[in-house]
Amino acid sequence: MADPVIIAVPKGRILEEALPLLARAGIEPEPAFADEGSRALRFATNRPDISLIRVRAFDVATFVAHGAAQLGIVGSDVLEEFDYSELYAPVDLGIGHCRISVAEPAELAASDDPREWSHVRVATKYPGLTRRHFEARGVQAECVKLNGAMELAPTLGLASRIVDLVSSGRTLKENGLVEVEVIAEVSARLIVNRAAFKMRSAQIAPLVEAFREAVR
Ligand SMILES: Nc1ncnc2c1ncn2[C@@H]1O[C@H](COP(=O)(O)OP(=O)(O)OP(=O)(O)O)[C@@H](O)[C@H]1O
Ligand SMILES: O=P(O)(O)OC[C@H]1O[C@H](OP(=O)(O)OP(=O)(O)O)[C@H](O)[C@@H]1O
Repeated sequence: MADPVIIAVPKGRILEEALPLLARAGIEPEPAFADEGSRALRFATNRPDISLIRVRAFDVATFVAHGAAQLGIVGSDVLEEFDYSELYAPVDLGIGHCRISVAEPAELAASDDPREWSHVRVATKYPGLTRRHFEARGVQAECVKLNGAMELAPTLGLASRIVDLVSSGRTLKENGLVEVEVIAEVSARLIVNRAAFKMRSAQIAPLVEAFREAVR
């Protein structure tokens, strides 16, 4: 039998929404997959030709770009940050909806006009995307890379602005910040390694189609 197709799925909030989607695509993981307490990282499914790995959101893109996994589920925020040419993102899965935005302290926003910035210092998990966004309108962005809790940066003097994901807006509000600009709407995508798609299309193309049907 051919090697199993490996699908990389992120831990955290997308995992929960991805489970019903996988089921609709005919993929039922072994029970430990949904249990974030489990220390296993690779999981079998009802399909002997498909296994799943559970990794961090940013690492989904890395595993698939390098061909270590053939398919993955990942937020479009991560795809925009890395801009990997090896990845093909054929299906918007309609889960993990949020937006990526610029935010700053409410007091600063009261007298601030983002259109007048020529230089900004930004704390973010997304330095690539942030720099490209500001460069496109002639603003130089100096980024401080953080892996979480960006909302602390303005009050502690690390950077006066942040670029982060916003959904309900509760995290910003509870930290005295307001959204001043939406950079992009975000949702999770099915990603495929381009070379694997070509070389193993008999295995991979029907899977892509199954995900397409699952979101319809
Ligand atoms: N508030 C949100 N609402 C909806 N989707 C979100 C939200 N926050 C994050 N996401 C989506 O979920 C993905 C993973 O986010 P999550 O916050 O679970 O990761 P994390 O726990 O910060 O990642 P890591 O594994 O690096 O610790 C993001 O890349 C994004 O696409
Ligand atoms: O607008 P809201 O609904 O408040 O959602 C936004 C928050 O959600 C995400 O964090 P998450 O809860 O995943 O925590 P983490 O990034 O610190 O792991 C994101 O990084 C924001 O902090």
